[in-house]
Amino acid sequence: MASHTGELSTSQDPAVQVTSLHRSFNEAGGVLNGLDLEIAPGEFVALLGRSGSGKSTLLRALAGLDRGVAGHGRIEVPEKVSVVFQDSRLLPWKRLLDNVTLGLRVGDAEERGSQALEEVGLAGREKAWPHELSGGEQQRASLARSLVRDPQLLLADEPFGALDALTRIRMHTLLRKLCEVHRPAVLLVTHDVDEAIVLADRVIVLDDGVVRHDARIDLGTRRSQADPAFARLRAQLLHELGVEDDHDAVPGRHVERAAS
Ligand SMILES: Nc1ncnc2c1ncn2[C@@H]1O[C@H](COP(=O)(O)OP(=O)(O)OP(=O)(O)O)[C@@H](O)[C@H]1O
Repeated sequence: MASHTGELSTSQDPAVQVTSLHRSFNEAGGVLNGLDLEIAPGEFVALLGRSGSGKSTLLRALAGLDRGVAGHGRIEVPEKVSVVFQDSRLLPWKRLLDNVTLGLRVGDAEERGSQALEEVGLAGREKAWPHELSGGEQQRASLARSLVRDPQLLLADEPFGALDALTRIRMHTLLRKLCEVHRPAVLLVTHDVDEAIVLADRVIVLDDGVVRHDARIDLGTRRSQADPAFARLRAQLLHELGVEDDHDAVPGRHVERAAS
């Protein structure tokens, strides 16, 4: 396979393949330093790494949002890719249904948009303005806008990072349900080790611009933080991130510690 600077090619194969990816923003050094990564069709991968380790840089490269950034390597992604960010990026001057169906060039766009809103728990809110929604509802709408395109790959950059703990738990349940139905490959950037374990089939840890740790999660579908296997995995991942586990820590504390 040939290597080309900044090349982004698409294929019908929904799996992601990244080969020897380099990215740098200045002369000081690379952010991504020959990163290799494969994601199977339908696989849910969580991406952890300390702050500044290049998680967003990788996600933006996969989304084709890093034109002009220096680097080389090969990126293969499926044809249909959707991206969800921490903020919903809904257009404030468009009603919810118009936001969700924006740019969707199919005859039944409205019907699909309404169905997607229903799937995320926003049935009947088609005519609402974004500012009339709570933060959690805006992220639900953002998920609906992604899924209405039936993506083969969903890229999510800390999509629940700005939500309160209870809303985040509800969003986890929703995202898992949506992924079971639509089966996109998912790359989820998160600071939250517990979120990674709850949601993903596989967790990777980025360090020095390469994949430092790559682990499959075999805890079954009902994942409980009370499960000793969950706690062991959390401790291992925190160790990989350079922080030690603290069993007395309150939920959410790991997030801040992992991020620092
Ligand atoms: N547009 C840019 N111009 C210059 N430097 C950048 C740019 N974007 C990112 N960087 C630098 O690249 C490095 C990686 O940034 P990136 O946002 O990918 O990290 P991250 O792992 O997502 O961090 P965080 O967890 O804090 O969001 C950081 O040192 C950052 O300062």
